[in-house]
Amino acid sequence: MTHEPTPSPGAGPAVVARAMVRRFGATVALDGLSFELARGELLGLVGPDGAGKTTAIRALAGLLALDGGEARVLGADPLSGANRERLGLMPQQYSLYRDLTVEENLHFFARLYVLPRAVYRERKERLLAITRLDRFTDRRADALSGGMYKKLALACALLHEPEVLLLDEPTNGVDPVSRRELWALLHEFVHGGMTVLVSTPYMDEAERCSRVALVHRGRALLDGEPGALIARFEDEAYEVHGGDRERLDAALAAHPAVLAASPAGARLKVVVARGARDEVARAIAPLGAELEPTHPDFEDLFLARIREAA
Ligand SMILES: Nc1ncnc2c1ncn2[C@@H]1O[C@H](COP(=O)(O)OP(=O)(O)OP(=O)(O)O)[C@@H](O)[C@H]1O
Repeated sequence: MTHEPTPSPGAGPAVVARAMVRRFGATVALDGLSFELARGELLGLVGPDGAGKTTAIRALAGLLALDGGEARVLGADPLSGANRERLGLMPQQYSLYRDLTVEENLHFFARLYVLPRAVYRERKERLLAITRLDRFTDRRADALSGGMYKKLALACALLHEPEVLLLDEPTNGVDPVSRRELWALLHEFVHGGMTVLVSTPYMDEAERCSRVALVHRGRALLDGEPGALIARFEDEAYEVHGGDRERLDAALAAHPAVLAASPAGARLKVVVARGARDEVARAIAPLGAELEPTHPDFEDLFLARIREAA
């Protein structure tokens, strides 16, 4: 009888997604998505609704089978269940018991994980403190704000101290202060050695990740450290000053060198193909508008890449 070699606990990447393919009828949710996470790394899967983020996370959590490619978590096929207790999952709709209090929910999950009483007590104290829910232990889950609810869900997903944590859009629908707190928590966990994969539809959150994979239509359009991706951005970003907004929108949408146009406060921000500034400036000058250079951000990068990919 032959045995597959057991991977040593510290060896190899924590998470591997290799050319993952998954279809739902005629819909291709994953179309060759690949990325990897080293141990102790925080990777953001950033992409719009329907990009395939949830499907990728579900495949890595062992909740659905792939039609092609490979998923590995801590060296094992997630479907095998081999590493289930080393994995934490916070799905988009995290099912807490809404009629139970904060403490009762934690207790429920502790029983699910069969945690010894003393271990549970110690972890509960710590998780309540870091999520700052310690003042609300008697509040029912359905009376928590959106941000507090997510933090309780996070605490429940962490009770068994997973080595790898998968979070599906944890900041969706959460106010900006709680969003910042959630990100700070994730960085703390990573600092403590945890591997974290987090999905988000918010482009501005890309900058909070140590690495991001930009997902669009089931594939990664870009993968790298956010600062480096922006630094390598070859197109040019401008603010548009003056002009009538409606006529400008039409002119910019029709111009082949304009890769993206999006509102930036009261103004428009455009991404222009490298070297095409003068050409675009000439096209909008008759409308009384001009271009002023600005710094590209992750949204510019993303919109430009989607346009190129199309
Ligand atoms: N169980 C399913 N049955 C049919 N289609 C599905 C199913 N799950 C996902 N899809 C489709 O697969 C595509 C990718 O969906 P997925 O939920 O992975 O995207 P997402 O990036 O997580 O976006 P969202 O934030 O909207 O969940 C979408 O077109 C979606 O409608």
